[in-house]
Amino acid sequence: MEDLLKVEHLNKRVGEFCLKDISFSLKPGYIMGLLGVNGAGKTTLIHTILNLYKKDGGGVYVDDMEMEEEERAVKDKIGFVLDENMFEESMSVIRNAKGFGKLYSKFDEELFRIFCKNFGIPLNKTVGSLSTGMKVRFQLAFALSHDAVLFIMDEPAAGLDPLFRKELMRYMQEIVEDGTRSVLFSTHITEDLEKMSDYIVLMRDGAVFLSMPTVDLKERYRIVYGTKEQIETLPFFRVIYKEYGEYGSYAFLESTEGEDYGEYEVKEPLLEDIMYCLEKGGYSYV
Ligand SMILES: Nc1ncnc2c1ncn2[C@@H]1O[C@H](COP(=O)(O)OP(=O)(O)OP(=O)(O)O)[C@@H](O)[C@H]1O
Repeated sequence: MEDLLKVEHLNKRVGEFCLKDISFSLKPGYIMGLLGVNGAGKTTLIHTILNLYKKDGGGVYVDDMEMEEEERAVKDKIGFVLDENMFEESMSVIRNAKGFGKLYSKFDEELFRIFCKNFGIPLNKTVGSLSTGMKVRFQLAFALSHDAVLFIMDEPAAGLDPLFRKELMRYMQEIVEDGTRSVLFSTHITEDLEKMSDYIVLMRDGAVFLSMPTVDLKERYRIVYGTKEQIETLPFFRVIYKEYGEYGSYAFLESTEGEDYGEYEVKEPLLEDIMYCLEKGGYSYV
């Protein structure tokens, strides 16, 4: 199966910040989550992939077409939801859709109207007067109305109420269901990634720290509980981070296949635990 999105050795400097040699790929039919603490570079990466920022080096390929070389054809295939509004704030929802729809070869106004009805978006309100969550809904309705195959979303769930957040997750699953389309989305809501993502790209300080299937990432680490004394005597485990508490202590470690943890209580970490412990542990031993 060919990659739908391929990012190769991407470099970009924005002020003092640099994206450093970013590479990863995504096949059709999958959801990829972009994770990283504040300032890790997720938005900068998304903007560079979308050619909103001109890259300094490397390549972005969608369906084997290079973004800068065939920008029009590549953008035709991408539906985006960004935390920054790219539309004309002073114009109504429907005028925006009609206007920006002209940039896409397969924009379907009827379909857009149907999504707006389903999402409760008033067609004649100006985009600037929509609430944060409504702007996300509007962008999603537009993204779904021009036959895109790659959906790129920057923290789409951030301003959504819990009901629509759940609906958004359902839409993401529907998007990838027939195996021809993919979603790349950034979020701080690790619970969503836990449920939804097939792959995780974990960014740190402008670089890709980890890129792997979500199940493998969770398999890679374990949390071992015990008393302080027990945790301190874990010589055979590859401990990345330890935390001692009044009511119990734990160690976060890289697991090895078939490891026997004896009488220790062990659990598979949540993505939230993985992020927290890697961050606190200084990303050592990996
Ligand atoms: N236009 C800009 N000029 C200068 N520095 C910038 C610019 N845009 C972003 N940066 C810097 O680049 C770094 C990465 O920011 P970015 O928004 O990509 O991170 P992020 O992972 O999306 O963070 P968050 O989770 O907070 O949204 C930050 O240190 C930010 O201050």
